[in-house]
Amino acid sequence: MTQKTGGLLARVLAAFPAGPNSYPVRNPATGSVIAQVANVGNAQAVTEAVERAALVHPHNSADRKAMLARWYSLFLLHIDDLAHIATLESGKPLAEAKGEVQYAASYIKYYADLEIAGKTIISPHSLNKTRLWTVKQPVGPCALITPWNFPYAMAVRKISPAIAAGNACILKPAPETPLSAFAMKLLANDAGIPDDAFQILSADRQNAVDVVGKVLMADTRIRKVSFTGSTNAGISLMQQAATTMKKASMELGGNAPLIIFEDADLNQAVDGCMFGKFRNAGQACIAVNRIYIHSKIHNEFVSKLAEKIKILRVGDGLNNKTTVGPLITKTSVDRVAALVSSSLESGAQLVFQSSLSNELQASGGYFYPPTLLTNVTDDMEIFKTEIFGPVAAVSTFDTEEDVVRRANDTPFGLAAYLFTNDIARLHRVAENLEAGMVGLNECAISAAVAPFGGVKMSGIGREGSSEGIEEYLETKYLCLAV
Ligand SMILES: NC(=O)c1ccc[n+]([C@@H]2O[C@H](COP(=O)([O-])OP(=O)(O)OC[C@H]3O[C@@H](n4cnc5c(N)ncnc54)[C@H](O)[C@@H]3O)[C@@H](O)[C@H]2O)c1
Ligand SMILES: O=C[C@H](O)CS(=O)(=O)O
Repeated sequence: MTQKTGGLLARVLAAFPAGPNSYPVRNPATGSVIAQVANVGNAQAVTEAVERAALVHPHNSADRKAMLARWYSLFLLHIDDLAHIATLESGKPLAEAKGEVQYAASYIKYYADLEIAGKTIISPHSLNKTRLWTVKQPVGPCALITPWNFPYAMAVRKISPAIAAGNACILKPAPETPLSAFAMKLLANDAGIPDDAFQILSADRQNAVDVVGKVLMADTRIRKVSFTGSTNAGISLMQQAATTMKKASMELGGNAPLIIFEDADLNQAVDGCMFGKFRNAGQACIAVNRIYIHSKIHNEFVSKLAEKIKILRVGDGLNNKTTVGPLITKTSVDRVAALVSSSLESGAQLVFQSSLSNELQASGGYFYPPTLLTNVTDDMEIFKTEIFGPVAAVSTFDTEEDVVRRANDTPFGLAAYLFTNDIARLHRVAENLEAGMVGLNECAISAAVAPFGGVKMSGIGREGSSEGIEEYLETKYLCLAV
């Protein structure tokens, strides 16, 4: 066991030296380099990791549960250090980083406790002198590829079911947030999870694609790929994984509509919108992207929303007054700024935009001010793409039929949200929305016990809940003559 507070980052830097080939990890709140980390750039290193993973003994289920239970305890014991590391490299406010550590830990606990079992099957007449049943077996070594927006939670909701199911895994964390991954691995090893059962290959953007991704996808010993990130990257990984017929889970981009009907509790809807839109500065795959508000309540909603946006505090996530941190990169800031500019040029109205202090402007950080746009139309780019930034974009509607059609008029189908007090409408619209998850009078929907995932171009498979472990298991059918 390591000590309770302090020193985890120092341990990480000592345990994972950059070596001769390295790349810099930056603090998005200042643009300055936090650390140099290993940049895996040769195929041999990836193949060696696969060899080690392929030789890992799965242990028995009770041992795996005990390791996960210890990892869970260590996560919570080190919550302050883990949160600090995530804030340093992802920019999110410390309070949100702590929330993420708790959320990530809840997946470890869930999968430590989950029982894995096959089933017995009643023999049909055609096989009447038999006994039939299934057993669940580990799928085999897993390649896990994760984004920077929730560096712990997105990784842990893959690693913990993979290990609970008896697999070894190789994590390729986002180039922007490898330190969180290394910190998790240190604690996993402290908890008894063998070094080779959870390996990490860190790489810059280019090597991630050209070396790590390519070699992992081409290796027949890797039997499973689980990816969270953009839809384009997911398509490329699916195509590569097909050549070695890997089992694949893809948690991809979204374009979540938030529909607020005229009978909704407006204060509840505004609070839901604030959480769904501004959590992690809008950088969540289930972030509210298109706000559809009934025209009768538009003005009241917009003025209430503007009041809440005005009190957001933009800043360095390490400052405990900050509620909106920086975006992950300068490229992200430029992308969000371009979306807002093109919306305004096409007729959207700027209702409110926070101003960034001189200090923040001079900080070198990647800040974008919280912004509220109205008069947004479906043909604008901002409604067609993931904003991934702190911009609330509002449109109006008049009929249920029209708004459901518009909400579904996207290639994506991850999350959707609706607010209404009409119970029949609530059921009807929830069933008609093309999404893997629907929040009803609620925008905080993520939990380890719930199956997370999308339809259409938002992906394949589910994470969390009992569905989540099936992604890491094979079902073997047994037929015994009696
Ligand atoms: N669904 C999500 O949670 C999520 C997360 C991050 C980004 N995004 C979306 O993607 C946009 C771009 O962000 P990004 O560039 O960080 O996302 P990305 O999809 O390019 O990268 C996410 C992760 O996948 C890795 N990756 C990408 N292509 C790969 C390949 N061919 N082989 C191996 N690894 C590969 C990256 O190194 C990173 O670890 C964002 O603006 C946002 O719209 C969505
Ligand atoms: O970005 C992906 C998910 O939205 C993160 S969470 O599971 O909702 O926290």
